[in-house]
Formats: sequence, structure tokens, C-alpha cells
Amino acid sequence: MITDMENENTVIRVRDLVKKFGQFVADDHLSFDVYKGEIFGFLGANGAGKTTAIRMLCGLLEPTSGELTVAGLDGFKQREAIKRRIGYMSQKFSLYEDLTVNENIRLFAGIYGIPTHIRKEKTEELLEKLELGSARKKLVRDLPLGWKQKLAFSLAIIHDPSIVFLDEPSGGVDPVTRRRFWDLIYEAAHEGITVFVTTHYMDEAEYCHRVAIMSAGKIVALDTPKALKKEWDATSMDGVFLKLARSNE
Ligand SMILES: Nc1ncnc2c1ncn2[C@@H]1O[C@H](COP(=O)(O)OP(=O)(O)OP(=O)(O)O)[C@@H](O)[C@H]1O
Repeated sequence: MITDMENENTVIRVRDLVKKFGQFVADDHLSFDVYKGEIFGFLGANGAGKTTAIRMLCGLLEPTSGELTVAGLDGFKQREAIKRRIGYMSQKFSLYEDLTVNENIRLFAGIYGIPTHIRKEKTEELLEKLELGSARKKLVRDLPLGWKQKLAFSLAIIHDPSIVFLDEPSGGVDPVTRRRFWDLIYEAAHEGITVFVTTHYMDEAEYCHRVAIMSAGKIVALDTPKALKKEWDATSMDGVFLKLARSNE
């Protein structure tokens, strides 16, 4: 019999994952799989438990109980190895505002252990791809938000990780800028990088291959946006979210 563990396309495997802070249960028996090259969205209102979950998946936070495998590594015992294997971008973009674009690229290439002899080539490649060549000497703090976002994402995957985790990556940017940012996400997924993204934005939810919707620490729905819309008789993910919220009141 083929088990989930033997499915070589499973890059994240979560079973009955729990995180408690004292007596408070932030994540309550989460179970799901994420597959190679998939864009998997985690949706939910403030405080639903998304950030806590993503921090466990990244090896940043030790789970209380359950099972967790990320890129073939154990989420309890191999957290340091997980951190090295993945890419991570948070709401705050993780860029150094007082350094130039070039300096940020060099810094991240160093942190992620890109060999010195290919750093220059990688830097040029990245500047060209992002059309940031003319801004290479600009301080990051002087860049428009959308550019910072694209740069932060590209730096989160500069070491070619198998998975990249994005924690509310488009906070504060408008829908058109978000759409452009998502072109980069699609490109990464197309190249085989698995993308795990948390978001409040329903337009972003529509862009995911599958989404899990969280409420009060639990996953209350998990499917493709298309299937969820059909199930909840809604024309948008906004509609699904509202109907789900009402049904859980
Ligand atoms: N270190 C902590 N100690 C105690 N409680 C915590 C801790 N971290 C998170 N929580 C609580 O766990 C719950 C889930 O928080 P979490 O940040 O995971 O939610 P979220 O869905 O990411 O929300 P947001 O979108 O606001 O970040 C919240 O009630 C929060 O107050």
C-alpha cells in the first residue's frame, strides 16, 4: 500500500499538529499535505492561528504535539536543518532598509551560503529579472513598496529552496501591485518551488492552487478555490469566507 510518507510529491506533511501557549490552544489538531510545486494558501481572520502554524512549519517554533515533516525533515527534531532548507519572507519583508539594493543582495547571498564565485552572476541575474538594475545603488528604504516586496521574495529564494514560506507578504500594497507580485510566485512554483502563503486578501486566495481556511485554531475548509466556491455557492472567495464565518458562529 502506498502511504502518504511514500508519496514523493508530498513536501509538507502535517498530522494532528497542536500548539498550545499555556492552556490556550493556538493551533488545534491541524492535518494536511502540501505537494511539490503547489501554491498553498492559509487564510483566516486575525488571531486564527496562521502565523503560529507557519512558524512551526519553518522550524521557528516547537510544536506541542502531533506529526510534522517538512522537506523530508522532522519538525520536532530537525528544526535547524529545516530553517536552512527553506525560504521565508514575512510581512516586514526582512530587507535591510539602510543598505542599498546591491548590498542587500550580497548580504542575503552570504547568509544563505551562495558560493562566492557565483554571487556576482546571481546578483546580475536577479537585478535583470526584477528590472532593478538602475536602482542597484539606491537605499532599500527609498524603493516603492511593490519593488521591496519583489526584492524580498527573490532574496527569500536566492538559495533555491524546495519550499518558500510567505507570511502575509503583501501587507499594504494595492491589488495591481499584488497581481504583479503573484507573477513572481507563479514563476517560482512553475520551477518546482512549493509556495506556502498566509494571507488576509481574498484576491490572493483566488490565485492559490488550494487553500485552507482557519478559524479559532482549526482548519474549517480545505480545497481548491473553485471547489470551495461551488460547495458554498459563492462567486468569490470573499463569499466563501463570509458564508463559512456565518456557519461557524
Ligand atoms: N507567544 C505567544 N504566547 C501566547 N499567545 C500567543 C503567542 N503567539 C500567538 N499567540 C496567540 O495565538 C493566537 C493565534 O495567533 P496567530 O498570530 O497565530 O494568529 P494569526 O492567524 O496569524 O493572526 P494575525 O493575522 O493577526 O497574525 C492569538 O490569539 C495569539 O494571541
